[in-house]
Amino acid sequence: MAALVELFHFHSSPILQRRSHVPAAMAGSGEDRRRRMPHVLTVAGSDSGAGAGVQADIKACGAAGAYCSSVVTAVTAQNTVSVQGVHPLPEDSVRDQLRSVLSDMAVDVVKTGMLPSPGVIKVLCDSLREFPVQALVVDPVMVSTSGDRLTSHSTIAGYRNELLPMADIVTPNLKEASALLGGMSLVTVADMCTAAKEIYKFGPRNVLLKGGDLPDSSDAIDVLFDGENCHELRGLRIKTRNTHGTGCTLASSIAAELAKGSSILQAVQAAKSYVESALHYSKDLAIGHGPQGPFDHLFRLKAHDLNSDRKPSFNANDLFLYAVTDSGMNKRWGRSITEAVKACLDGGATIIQLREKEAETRNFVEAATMCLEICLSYGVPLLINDRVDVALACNADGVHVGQSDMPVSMVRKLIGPGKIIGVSCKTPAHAEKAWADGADYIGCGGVFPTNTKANNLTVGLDGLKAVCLSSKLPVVAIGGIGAGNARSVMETGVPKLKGVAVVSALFDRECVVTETRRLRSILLEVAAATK
Ligand SMILES: Cc1ncc(COP(=O)(O)OP(=O)(O)O)c(N)n1
Ligand SMILES: Cc1ncsc1CCOP(=O)(O)O
Ligand SMILES: [Mg+2]
Repeated sequence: MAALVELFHFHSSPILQRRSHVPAAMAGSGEDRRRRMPHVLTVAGSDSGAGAGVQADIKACGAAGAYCSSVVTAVTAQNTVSVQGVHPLPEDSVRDQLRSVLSDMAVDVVKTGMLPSPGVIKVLCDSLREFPVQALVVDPVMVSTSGDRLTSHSTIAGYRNELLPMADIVTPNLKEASALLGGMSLVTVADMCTAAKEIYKFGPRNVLLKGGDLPDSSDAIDVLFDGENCHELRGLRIKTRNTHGTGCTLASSIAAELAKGSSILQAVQAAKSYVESALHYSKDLAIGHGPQGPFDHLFRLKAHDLNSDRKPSFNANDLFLYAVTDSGMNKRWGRSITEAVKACLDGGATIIQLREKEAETRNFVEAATMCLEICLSYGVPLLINDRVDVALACNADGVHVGQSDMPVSMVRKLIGPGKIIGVSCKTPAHAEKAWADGADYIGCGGVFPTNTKANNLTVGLDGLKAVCLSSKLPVVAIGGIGAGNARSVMETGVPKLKGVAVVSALFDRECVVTETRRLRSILLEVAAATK
């Protein structure tokens, strides 16, 4: 699986070695205790349409919680149709701007976009030698997303010989990679890995080759070569015309995450999931009449607005021991749903989900109403799997939905702001979207193989960790978890992981109370040891 990668692998650059890294927001000396913000400086061209270039960089960094200063290298006249003009600024002006910012403002990470001449590249490299920063992110802008060439051939040599050796990460798309490699043809993921390795030889510590334009692929596949491994990073291909500025945005978002203290891989994953969400939210946006529109970098402000009137009644610690019922198992062991629910409550379950795939609606509503009474008397929330109608009918505490069930935003509209919504997530992109849509928690799995849910992809402990590290919502792990392996799940110690959700290890057993108690005591032991 693409995510089977080492999470904390970060080859530091010579620039980085010259300045020790304290996450900017935490830095503060005895003399100056003012709050610092992670700071990215973008060195790029201005886009009059504001979908790409400096304008996109500032918005992307702002969305990631970083400050973004700007050195403008060129002024372009462009819109959603094409680039109508490029007016490079004099090298002296670029030098002056760089000096102004770098000499005063404690920049953490420099991100480059359009560098219109070898002279500007030289000015930048000299400035970086004079004012070292923690990391350099190079987006080798050579061709705009609309296909217009933005820089001369002679500049490519400047990238290869001067800038790339100083870069911590370079983020070419297929055309740019091909241009850097003298026209190499790139049509498969294997070609991309070969190209990334070749570009690595120019000196950058990491190469992220973006495969968005790869033919015949339903996924958006990027490859990250870190000098040792070529990681395939898969994302969703969002169908939209509003993709102008995705390259600038991705690179700026990576820079912002690095400025916040992330490793390269964490930064790339967070940036990819941010871009994916932004594209998704902006897919119907109508700005301009051309074939390629911009997207809304600040969509989270709206997502937040939509959910800001909510007073969630949900306590994330309730996810500690999450019991999920199964009608087939209850039938096999001759129990009613209510008996099963009462038994796991007696054993110490902290939240219950009724997952009754075969129940008829009338029976389901009736059973859910009785279970709700029981759960109320234990002070434990009761959620309904999939069935928003059943949750509404019995006034349950919430609903759990998966990626192919009703969308979270719709569920929220139906069940209102005070109810709990859980959503199944397998990737950081799912987790980002769950948060933006107004979910309360994430169920991540199957962590281990299970017979309880057919055709369910296993994400493993690595997949669980990746989701937890990127998630803003609390997470419960699910899938193949029981007394034998719950410890290994909770000992991952990842932030946001609040507990385990279990079906067969509780309900496909003779005594539900005993099994729930056994699991609970294991979870309590891990919690006590990691306090
Ligand atoms: C806590 C929790 N996490 C994940 C799931 C799976 O939900 P979904 O992907 O919708 O699959 P089904 O359960 O509907 O088969 C869950 N139920 N609970
Ligand atoms: C519902 C669900 N979602 C992901 S795995 C899974 C099944 C979990 O069941 P079990 O705990 O028996 O493995
Ligand atoms: Mg479902």
